[in-house]
Amino acid sequence: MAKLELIRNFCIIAHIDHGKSTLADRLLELTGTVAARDLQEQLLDGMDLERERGITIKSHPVRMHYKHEDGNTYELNLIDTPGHVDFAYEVSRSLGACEGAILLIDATQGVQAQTVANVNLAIRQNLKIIPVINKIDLPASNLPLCYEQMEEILALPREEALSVSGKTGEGVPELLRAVIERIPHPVLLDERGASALIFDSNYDAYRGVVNYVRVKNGSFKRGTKIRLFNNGIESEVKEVGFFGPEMRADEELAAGSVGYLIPNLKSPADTKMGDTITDIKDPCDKPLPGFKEVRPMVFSGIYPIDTADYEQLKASMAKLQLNDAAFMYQAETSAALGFGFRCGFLGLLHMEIIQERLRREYNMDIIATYPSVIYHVYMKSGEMIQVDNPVFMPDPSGIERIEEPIIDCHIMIPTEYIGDVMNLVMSKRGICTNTNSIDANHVIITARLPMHEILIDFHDKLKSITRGYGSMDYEPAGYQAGKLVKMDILVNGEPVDAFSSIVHVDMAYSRGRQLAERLRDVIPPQMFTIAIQAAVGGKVIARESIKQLRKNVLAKCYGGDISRKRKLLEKQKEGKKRMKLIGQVNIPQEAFVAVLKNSDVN
Ligand SMILES: Nc1nc2c(ncn2[C@@H]2O[C@H](COP(=O)(O)OP(=O)(O)OP(=O)(O)O)[C@@H](O)[C@H]2O)c(=O)[nH]1
Repeated sequence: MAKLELIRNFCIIAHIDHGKSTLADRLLELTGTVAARDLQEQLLDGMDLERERGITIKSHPVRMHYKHEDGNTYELNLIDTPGHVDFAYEVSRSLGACEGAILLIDATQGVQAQTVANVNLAIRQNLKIIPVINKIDLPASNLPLCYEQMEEILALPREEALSVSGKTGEGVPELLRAVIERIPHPVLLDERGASALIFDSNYDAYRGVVNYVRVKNGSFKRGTKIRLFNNGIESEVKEVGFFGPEMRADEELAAGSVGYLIPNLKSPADTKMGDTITDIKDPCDKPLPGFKEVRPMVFSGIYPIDTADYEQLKASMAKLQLNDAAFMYQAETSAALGFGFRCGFLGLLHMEIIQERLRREYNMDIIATYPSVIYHVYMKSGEMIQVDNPVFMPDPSGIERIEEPIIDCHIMIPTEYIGDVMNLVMSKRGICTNTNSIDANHVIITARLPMHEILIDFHDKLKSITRGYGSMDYEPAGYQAGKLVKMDILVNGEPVDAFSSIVHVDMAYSRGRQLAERLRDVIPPQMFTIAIQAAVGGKVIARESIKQLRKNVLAKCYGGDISRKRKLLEKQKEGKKRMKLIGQVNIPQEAFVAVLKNSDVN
């Protein structure tokens, strides 16, 4: 049999928590890729952050070898993908490297919002879908409901469904067989010339830029002279190989395969996800169909706590961006925070993850500002200004109108929660445009909401209202005018630009009061009394004050234990380092986070 016929490239797609990583573990075990004793739980979730949160953030390719009943050994390239709405772009990129997809549905939850979104992505890429009902070991599993939803919502025939338990391994051998039998093997392109699609990249401290590629035509070896289509940069291949699951160098990476390629590039910025790599000696004429450019929707400033870390933060961001195409950054300055970066993210979870990664993987001590969407500000002069940072909101006297981004949100919930969810949507300035029953007990509510309103806690609220059974997905739906104003926060009479936000007029009072109260609680008493004020257009709408106090950390230290005293003083010094001196007031890092969290009113 030809080599290509012995290859299967596939991914696992599912709603969050439906068990992709657990199933991937079973596949690794069953194919002997990783011995059971070496198998840490959710092996492919390599980042600490992923293990801790129990979610997959990055796609992870891995190559397995499997001996089928027909006597042949197949090369299976599996790409594990994340499920959260913010990471849909990771999913679509991974799909471009595959011919098939295992679609997992949790037997106790049924079809959820992301299941639908992922199936649509897979269909658009012409992938063969194998529907798989997972977690059948659980007593609460409801197979008849899953079959019905599969047919009704996804239009997939129930006869095609397999049922498995990623936990016990039941049904997994049958699934491997189905992968071989149902997913088509890769085929060569009609076009001439070698081509490989970059579907992901990473920056390795020792080897530099590592591109994750799917070779479509031709082959790549060490020493192959290559060209990147996007920017024409030429380079030489330093190493090729595959993930088993750790990086293993190989002789060549041939058409049909998934693996990694290390080009001899200095800067992480030289490669771009979705780009095509070709062989200079055997060039292809045109690039492979790339990926839809992802555009960030949420913006926030990220600043080093210590200004001396600016250059290091910049270098860390460049590396992080290589690994995460949807993350954007550019330099900016803030009166309160100094030199830093304006960063763009796909959503709030994406933002949190990037901030955490900067802190943990790159050891950066950072402060992030209140997130914002991009506003279109139409001036009386006829000009339109895009504002992604409240600080740059022009003077209200020159503004004709402000438009904000709107999203169409699809919310899937058990019928009993319709009323509560509609109330939630209305409290966020949204309108429900449609309600569709999908079976006796479930509906999909379609709602139109300002993007800004779902930024902070909409998803959390939806989850708590529906006891975890609600799920949502959204897409941008253009812009709409709104009565929006800039709200400033003044600490000790000075506006702190990092706390500014753009709010709807009707919510300004409650939000201003809430912010002032929260800041009062997190900013420690200082040598003098401090006023905290919220103001709109120069008018103060809320005020709180922090009473003067001198914190004597040694007060509790009786006797003369000098080492204990020193420890306390050092601790206090550490505490100081984590503060930002604004005007004459030390504001702790927590204050910047506090203004973000649990905004009940907004
Ligand atoms: N009982 C049971 N639990 C399972 C099974 N598969 C996964 N789980 C559990 O379900 C939870 C989610 O599993 P993961 O494998 O992390 O899910 P995931 O789809 O990879 O999650 P994301 O990557 O964050 O989208 C974990 O607590 C697993 O232990 C199964 O077959 N049976």
